[in-house]
Amino acid sequence: MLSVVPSPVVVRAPAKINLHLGVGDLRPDGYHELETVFQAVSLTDRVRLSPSDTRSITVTGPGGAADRALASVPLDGGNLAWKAVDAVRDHVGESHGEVSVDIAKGIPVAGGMAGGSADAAAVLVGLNRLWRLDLEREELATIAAGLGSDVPFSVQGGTALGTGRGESLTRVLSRGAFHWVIAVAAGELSTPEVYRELDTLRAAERAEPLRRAGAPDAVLTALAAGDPKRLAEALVNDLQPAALSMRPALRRTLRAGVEAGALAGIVSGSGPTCVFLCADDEHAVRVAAELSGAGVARAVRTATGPVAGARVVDDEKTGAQR
Ligand SMILES: C[C@](O)(CO)[C@H](O)COP(=O)(O)OP(=O)(O)OC[C@H]1O[C@@H](n2ccc(N)nc2=O)[C@H](O)[C@@H]1O
Ligand SMILES: Nc1ncnc2c1ncn2[C@@H]1O[C@H](COP(=O)(O)OP(=O)(O)OP(=O)(O)O)[C@@H](O)[C@H]1O
Repeated sequence: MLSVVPSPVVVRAPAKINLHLGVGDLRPDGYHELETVFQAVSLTDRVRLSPSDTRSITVTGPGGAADRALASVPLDGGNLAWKAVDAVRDHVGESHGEVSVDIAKGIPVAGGMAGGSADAAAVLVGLNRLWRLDLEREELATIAAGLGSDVPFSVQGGTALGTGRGESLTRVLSRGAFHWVIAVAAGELSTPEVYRELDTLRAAERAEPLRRAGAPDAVLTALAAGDPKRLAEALVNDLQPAALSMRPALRRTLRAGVEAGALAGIVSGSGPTCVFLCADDEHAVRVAAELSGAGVARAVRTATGPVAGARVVDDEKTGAQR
């Protein structure tokens, strides 16, 4: 019998878009009650987990060393991927040794697309394979929820309704593929600060009433029908006024996307990334080209959704013996 040499595991994990983000009141635990519809999209981070004597994290991305957001990502216990290694170890109650975590970022950092959550999800799924843990989906979801509100969805992917603080998921029927243009903004927005800004705006609401998202029925109907035009009309994000208040220039980005011909534009989650829904692939390419020329974003990408959650992609290719 061959000896078992643990080989590196590579996982891809997707970004998310909140198609509907209804934010309720602030709870005593500091979180807001949410009713949100998540869609996983084809912007992904690639996370490689290799057995190692000591823990280390590297982060690379398309912008290289010049990318300030990338340089701001912690490479120690502050990284959500590092916390995810600890969380798995705590859950199984035994040490399986250390790992090197190498993250190739395709998801904008602090952009409102759950980039850190994707990396944490990738670590959960990857260690489950690397350490042969056989953790069930429910166990992974429980560990994920302890790491962050978006992490369970990053594990699950697809399209889902999120309630509670966003961690409690129900799968949603979605037909066909939806086509997006993603406008990556320069700089970051802090998620807790955006939630706080929404509370501040709501406290002053009598002066200027804020629309509340209400129930997600229109989004759910559009998804079930696979109808991008109906989905465009139904997109709503309660955090958008807060993100726009903190970053007024995003209004120009949203306008530019619609002027470029998108069906609709919305701030993604807590921002500052803006996402634009298009009718099909060709339409998305045209809108992306025009939006690039408008000079309102640091980078413009196209993506489709829904896609799968965090998945092992090629541990076979390393050639190690099993
Ligand atoms: C904006 C969204 O991306 C929408 O999906 C999420 O709500 C944010 O999820 P996340 O980044 O995983 O956030 P967490 O790490 O769980 O929480 C960070 C902080 O965001 C705020 N927060 C987050 C989720 C929530 N339902 N209510 C909140 O008020 C809290 O101040 C919390 O301390
Ligand atoms: N693996 C990671 N990748 C990116 N950022 C990380 C990571 N670990 C910790 N961080 C830190 O977390 C903060 C939020 O980054 P992240 O990219 O997760 O934001 P986000 O996409 O806006 O999150 P969300 O949409 O879930 O609110 C940043 O300040 C970043 O430095």
